[in-house]
Amino acid sequence: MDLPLLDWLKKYTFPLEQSYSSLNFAEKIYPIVVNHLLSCGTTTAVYFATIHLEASEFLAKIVQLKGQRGFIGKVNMDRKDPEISETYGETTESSVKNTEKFVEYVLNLKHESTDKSCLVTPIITPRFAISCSSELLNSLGEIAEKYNIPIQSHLSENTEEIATVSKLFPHLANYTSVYDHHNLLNHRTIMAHGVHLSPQERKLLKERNVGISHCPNSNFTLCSGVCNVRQLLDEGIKVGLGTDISGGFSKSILDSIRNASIASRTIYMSSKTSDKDFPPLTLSELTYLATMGGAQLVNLENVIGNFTVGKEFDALLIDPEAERSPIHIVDELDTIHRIFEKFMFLGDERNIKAVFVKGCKVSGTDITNLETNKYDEKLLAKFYINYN
Ligand SMILES: Nc1nc2[nH]cnc2c(=O)[nH]1
Repeated sequence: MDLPLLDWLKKYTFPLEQSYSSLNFAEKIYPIVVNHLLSCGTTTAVYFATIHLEASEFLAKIVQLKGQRGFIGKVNMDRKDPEISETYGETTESSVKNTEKFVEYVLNLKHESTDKSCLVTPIITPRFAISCSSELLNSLGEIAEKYNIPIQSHLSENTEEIATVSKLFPHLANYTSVYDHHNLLNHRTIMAHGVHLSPQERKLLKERNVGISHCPNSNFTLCSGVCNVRQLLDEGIKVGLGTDISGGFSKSILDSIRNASIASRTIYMSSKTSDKDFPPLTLSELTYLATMGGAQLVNLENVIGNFTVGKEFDALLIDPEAERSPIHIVDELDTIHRIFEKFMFLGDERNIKAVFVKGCKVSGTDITNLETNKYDEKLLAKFYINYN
């Protein structure tokens, strides 16, 4: 938590990621990561693995075995810039070759899966423009097109990063154009952050129908800046929420919801006196970002994201009165709406009794003895309608 993005990557992130050259290390850590995410209610996750083929394949396998919906990216980085990293990286040739191998491995997991329950998809993952050569970015665009698969990267997170990108790609208009120039922007692209986008960049993102993963905890922790989500939404850009572990220190989307709320209030306070203000995100909007917003980013808005009849059942069973619950319910005062709000701002894993993905319980405690009629079903239905 002591350094800005580029120094943080060099000092902490790249050395840690290098540990995943050992499959043993990946086998020890990844199952814990996936378990943690499921227990805090992440039914769909988009992962940046590392540059290592075997470890990335292992992550995909674990996500599949544990029943999570997952978009898994083998990270690509062939530019060993002494300012950023002299040791952690790959050659262009091995990056391209291993990416194709990885994509085929993950697609085969789907084909081999007998019960059709494999919910894992490969995602093309150039780390960011700074760590990739033009040749590599071009090849990654071609692979994404060949296999018709999504793309993710980082965009416009920190001002020093933006300046470095413009030095490396002086002939291109801005950071967003670098990805566009290499055919990496389309409706299946997710860009993390987008904190410092210019109006021209936002226009391009909208035209290409790219989604932004808003990771406010990370943006605060690395002092990257505050993303104006209201402005992105007003301009018709898709936004979902991310944790950006470990740029952000929390693994929970509930934390991301809370930090998104604070970020939007920060923007509001500094915009109030100017010509255009940006009102804070409401609870409904925050709920949307954490559910349908995310579903839109991964192009699954017709499959998951809310409880419309016909969609697949990805859901959390919340017990606001669980043992050691951080929420206190006052029967005389707390409507279902207030209980929901308390959960969103105060709740945690102790309240998440069970997690379902495509109708299967993938995490949680025994729910056979639940008091199912504790909350009036009509109230729950009304509540659901209000939030959709
Ligand atoms: N937050 C964050 N930004 C990045 N930009 C390039 N790599 C990273 C990363 O690992 N985390």
